[in-house]
Amino acid sequence: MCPTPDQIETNKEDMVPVDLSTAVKSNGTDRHGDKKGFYARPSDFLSNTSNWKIIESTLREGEQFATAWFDLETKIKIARALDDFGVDYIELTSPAASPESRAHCEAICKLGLKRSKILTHIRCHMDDARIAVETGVDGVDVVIGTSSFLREHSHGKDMTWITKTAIEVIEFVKSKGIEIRFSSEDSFRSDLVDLLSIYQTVDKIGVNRVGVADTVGCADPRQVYELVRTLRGVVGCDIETHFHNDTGCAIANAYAALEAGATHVDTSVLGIGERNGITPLGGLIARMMVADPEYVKNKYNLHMLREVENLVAEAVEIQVPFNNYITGFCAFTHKAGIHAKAILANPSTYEILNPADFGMTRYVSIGHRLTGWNAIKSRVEQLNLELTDEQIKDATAKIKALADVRTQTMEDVDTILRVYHTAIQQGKLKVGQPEVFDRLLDEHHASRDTSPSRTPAKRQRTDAEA
Ligand SMILES: CC(=O)SCCNC(=O)CCNC(=O)[C@H](O)C(C)(C)COP(=O)(O)OP(=O)(O)OC[C@H]1O[C@@H](n2cnc3c(N)ncnc32)[C@H](O)[C@@H]1OP(=O)(O)O
Ligand SMILES: O=C(O)CCC(=O)C(=O)O
Ligand SMILES: [Zn+2]
Repeated sequence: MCPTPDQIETNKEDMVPVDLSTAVKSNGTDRHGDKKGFYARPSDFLSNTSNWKIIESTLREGEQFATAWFDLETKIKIARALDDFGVDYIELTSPAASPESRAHCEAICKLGLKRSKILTHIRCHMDDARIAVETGVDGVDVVIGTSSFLREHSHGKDMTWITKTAIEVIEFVKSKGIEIRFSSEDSFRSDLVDLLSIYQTVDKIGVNRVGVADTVGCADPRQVYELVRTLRGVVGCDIETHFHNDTGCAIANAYAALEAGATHVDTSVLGIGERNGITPLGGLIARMMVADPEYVKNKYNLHMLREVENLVAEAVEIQVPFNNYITGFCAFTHKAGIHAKAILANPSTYEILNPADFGMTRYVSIGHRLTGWNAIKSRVEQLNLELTDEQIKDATAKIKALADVRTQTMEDVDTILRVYHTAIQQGKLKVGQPEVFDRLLDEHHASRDTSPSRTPAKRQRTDAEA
């Protein structure tokens, strides 16, 4: 496992590369090990985890994120990037929201995107519907709250009014020859009989999809599974789902919905939306890659994910979180010696996703007190130094001792290894002479004025590309 120099990523400080060609091969064959069936559940006849669509709502739900403000140029960039990524639908803010919202909607419809259909999201109201169908969208997503909270405090309408107006709006939109979806906002706090009854009514008059929305993020995966499975037995149309992340279940709920027969999942890039947002696009992709990698890889341009996320992060002035699915800066960084050894032997040991599938890079962090000789050996090989295993273990003991004082940068580690190697070659050092090595290292630093104590670490990590 000795990478060529061109595999060393140069724009990340303190990183050591590991051989990706081996990683890809092993990941492709045994990533799930013996438990593949446990993840995919292909036998579940209701499950759509191998056949589902994304309704990407960064330009609708995402515009409801606290710091979001998109001008047309930014919306177009995001729409084009999502289209390149391959999302099935892009949902836009209601054209009834403001004159600019309407103009943006019309402009995005005229882009002629390659793959993504354009939807807009409106209230269950004829005025909104009339404006929406004039924008050139491929479909309209209609929503109205059905829980008692929203019936009483949001719009003040009862189920009879909701049903009557929904029918009117749906028939109007259908008459324009475009897609129509009807959704019940706050579905999980709505009366089940009310819900099933209105879904059945709108299904009978020919909606393309009904929508289930966990508007306040209260649902758990079991509740989602039960509601969607029940609904699957009541309607023949597609089932769209929308999950807020207030209690951390947004991805798991989307997955449970697909297992129960839902067909569409609403996402936004980085999960941005009202409050702390909805199912993140990248997180859903990560989850679904485990369920059916081929479906996901064939359908979506996964190498685009980081670009789309960076675009949106910049537009709404946030950082991509350190622990973001797939693209977080440490999503594929392995640190502890036990992990590092196994990862270097076969990345599937500690990775369920292959970074190469997303154009990402694997790193092994080596300059810390939790390191082990196997990780150090990989760096020795990358530096083309000839040391025996016994010598590498000896040098590793020194690195660990120094890392007990402070984390060692990649430069520090390389210096230690080079000084150790030269001393061995010149016969100035033997294994098990830590005091001699200390002196040689001090002499080296003194001659170059590069004592680690005088050279503060720029970053507190020492990773190697793996
Ligand atoms: C859970 C969700 O995220 S749903 C999507 C949320 N999206 C938006 O709100 C889009 C941006 N919103 C807006 O620009 C504005 O709220 C507008 C243009 C839609 C409406 O603005 P206004 O007429 O000034 O009303 P306001 O926002 O104060 O209140 C909402 C109105 O919609 C009504 N309403 C709320 N939800 C619905 C619904 N789903 N269907 C029909 N009417 C609804 C309310 O009764 C209220 O009307 P009223 O005060 O005239 O009785
Ligand atoms: O239209 C929908 O299904 C969802 C609307 C929404 O954003 C929500 O209920 O949180
Ligand atoms: Zn929402």
